[in-house]
Amino acid sequence: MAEIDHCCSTQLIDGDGGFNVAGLDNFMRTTKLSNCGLSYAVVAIMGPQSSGKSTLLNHLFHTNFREMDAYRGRSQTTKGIWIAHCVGIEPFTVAMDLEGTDGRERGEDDTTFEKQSALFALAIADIVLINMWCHDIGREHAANKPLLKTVFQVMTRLFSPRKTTLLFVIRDKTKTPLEYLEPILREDIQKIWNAVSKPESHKDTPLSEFFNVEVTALSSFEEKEEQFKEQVAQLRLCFFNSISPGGLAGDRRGVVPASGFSFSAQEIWKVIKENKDLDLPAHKVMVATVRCEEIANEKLLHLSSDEDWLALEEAVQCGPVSGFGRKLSSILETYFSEYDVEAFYFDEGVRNAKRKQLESKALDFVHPAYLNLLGHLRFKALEDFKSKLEQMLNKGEGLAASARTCTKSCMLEFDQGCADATIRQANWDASKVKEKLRRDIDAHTSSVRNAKLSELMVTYEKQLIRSLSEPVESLFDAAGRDTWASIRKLLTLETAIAASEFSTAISSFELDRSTVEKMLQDLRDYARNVLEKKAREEAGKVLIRMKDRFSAVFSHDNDSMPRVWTGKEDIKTITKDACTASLRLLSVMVAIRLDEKPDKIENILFSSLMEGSVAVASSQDRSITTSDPLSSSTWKEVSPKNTLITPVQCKSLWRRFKAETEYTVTQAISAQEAYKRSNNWLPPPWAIVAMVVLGFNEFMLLLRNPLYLLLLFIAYLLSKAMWVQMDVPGQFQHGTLAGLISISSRFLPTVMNLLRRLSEEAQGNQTPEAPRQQSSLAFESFWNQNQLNPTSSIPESSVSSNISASDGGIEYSSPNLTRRRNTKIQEAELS
Ligand SMILES: Nc1nc2c(ncn2[C@@H]2O[C@H](COP(=O)(O)OP(=O)(O)OP(=O)(O)O)[C@@H](O)[C@H]2O)c(=O)[nH]1
Repeated sequence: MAEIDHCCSTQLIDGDGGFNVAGLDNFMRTTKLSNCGLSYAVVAIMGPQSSGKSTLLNHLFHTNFREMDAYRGRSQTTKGIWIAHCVGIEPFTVAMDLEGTDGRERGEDDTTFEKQSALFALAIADIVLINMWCHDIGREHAANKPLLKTVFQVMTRLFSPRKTTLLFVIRDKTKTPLEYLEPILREDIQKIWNAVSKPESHKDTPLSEFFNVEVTALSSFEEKEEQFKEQVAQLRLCFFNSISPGGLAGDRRGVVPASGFSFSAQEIWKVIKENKDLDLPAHKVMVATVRCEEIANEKLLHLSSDEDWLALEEAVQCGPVSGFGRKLSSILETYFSEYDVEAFYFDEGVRNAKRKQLESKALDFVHPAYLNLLGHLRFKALEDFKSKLEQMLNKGEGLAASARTCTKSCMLEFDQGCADATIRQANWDASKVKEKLRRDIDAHTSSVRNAKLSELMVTYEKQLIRSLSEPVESLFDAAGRDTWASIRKLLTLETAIAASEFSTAISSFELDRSTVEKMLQDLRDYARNVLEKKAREEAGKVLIRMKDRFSAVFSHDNDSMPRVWTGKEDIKTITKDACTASLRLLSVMVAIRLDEKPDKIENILFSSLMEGSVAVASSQDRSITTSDPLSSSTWKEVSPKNTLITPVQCKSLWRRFKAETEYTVTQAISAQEAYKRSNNWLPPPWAIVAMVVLGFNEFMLLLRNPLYLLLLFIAYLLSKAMWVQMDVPGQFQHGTLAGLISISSRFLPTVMNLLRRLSEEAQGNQTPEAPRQQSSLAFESFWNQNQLNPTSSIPESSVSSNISASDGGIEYSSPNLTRRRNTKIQEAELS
């Protein structure tokens, strides 16, 4: 178990070779040796056992190494190796007291520890005091000779000379002056050096290359204590500034910085114990490596718990931090500087390499905070871009120009933020984040642009629907030969208008030519689709349209007046015309003809179906020939895409059309026959012949009697007057029953009116009020007649038809009856 003298000295290595790590660490800590850098010196002393080594060190350095009690006999006092801080000497000096050589305690053959401790002292110490008795100088079998041999032999195992100062302290000096003793001693030393077997590389290397040899002599401590103390005090002065040039250890080499002393000593002892050669340069590098790494790790540890850093890291979690780069640089610089100070004395190569590692690790450690900050900057810049762009767009500025302006300002803002976040110690690259920001800005611009373009597109699509749908419907209503030409014209015109307006509207988007072309093409395609869709929709209503067309042609004359079936009309021709018109409408509706390709659909339809239409009038069906061109499901010249009604569907439609219009034709034929019957008021010829044969006698009687003839004439005149007055043919125009009712209601007023007029004419004394009264009566008669009409079974059209008044033939119609009645009164008054 290693001993620790808490007063002054510490056992570094015990007698069994155990290294007192804790003791050394405690020594380093309490004496603050670690802070000394290279400003420290190690002085070791070796020599025979009980030769006064400890006594000398204690007087020389004011240490407290254990000394032998002279009154108890000469025995081993110091076991192993001890160290102590030399009080009052600058620079910091460590005294190392080694176990004495030649000790009887270990026996003559056990020199292992002796060699190990000698090698350790040479590797660690800058100055080695070699304690020797004065009377041993020049003696062949002096006690110090084996010791020197050992020293010189192990020296070669250190690989390179350290220029250790060997200070020979001659104890118990005699009256012989030192001037005489020293050459003899040096000669002895040289002899020993020459005798020592050396490696090939140092065969001819002089002793001076390895050691500075100094000699001093002291009086006996026991016999001339005062002189001894004085001489020691003088010698003590040599240890002040010992490491400065010219000092005792001014030439020393391969010094390990103080902070690495503990580790270095441990490693050296370990190597020595393992009986390996000591490669001091490599050892120095190794110590530097370990120590620099330790220092760097210590700095990293302190950085991670640095209050300023923790505050900065916390702040950056929440948002951008102004002056981030400056603050972080300062924090890092503190620890890097500390490293530089502490690692300053270690091997430069190692130090720099470890410094780089420290920087790299420290930067890696703080980099997430930097990235976090960049993330905040990017987010902020993007949000600013969005709001600024929206504001500019709300002011009515163009998208492309606005996006450019906003991008520029936001990128500048981001760049400034990045510059503020940059630290001196690193060349961090924000370009990826900047690229991401740029991509985000572009994506947002693109999404806004797409939304705006979609809005515009929808607007113009609606405009196209508005401008195409109703006109196209109207054109299909009046379907004829020019329908598709008109539709094409309409499509071209409206598409051109929409495309032109759309081009103007999107000019502020600054789209490339191909995109604009594509959008315009989309708009054109949309217009075409609208038309095609409308055409399909209208094609679905083709049967209704055909029937309407048929009805329009069939029920109206050339002046578009409703047709009255009087029997003079050629129903067959009219039916054919109506069917032709309907078929033409069908031929228009069967295909989309937006590409102006001629086709023969109309001819096919007419040649295949028109004979069938005539058959409607004649109520005859013709069988379909086997080479029927309408038995196909496609038109020859029309693609399926443009087909609205297939040939087969045409045939089916035509069949339904015929069936559904047949009733109309039949009705017309019936109406015509009824009209003929109602107008044929003469009795049948056989009745006339019978009347002539049977009434011949009465007829002759009438002819012979002029009075009967006169009465007959008067009756004829009255009948004729009544016929004209009551407009008998007109009343029967709407059917027999209606005619009879109308005539019966008008008969009595007409007779009364006629009789009154005749009597007035006979009297010949008309009053001035007479014309007015006549007009009034005539109007009342007319009014009474018209009041009956709305309740009669006469169709609505007849209500609005012209009505001849008895007093002047002025036209009236029931919707404006009241107004016209007033007009009538005024006109009658005027007349
Ligand atoms: N003759 C003589 N004796 C001395 C001198 N200095 C010390 N001594 C005596 O030598 C004895 C041993 O002294 P230490 O200082 O313990 O010797 P040491 O070499 O440290 O002994 P170890 O540590 O056991 O090797 C003591 O009794 C001292 O009084 C000296 O200068 N001359």
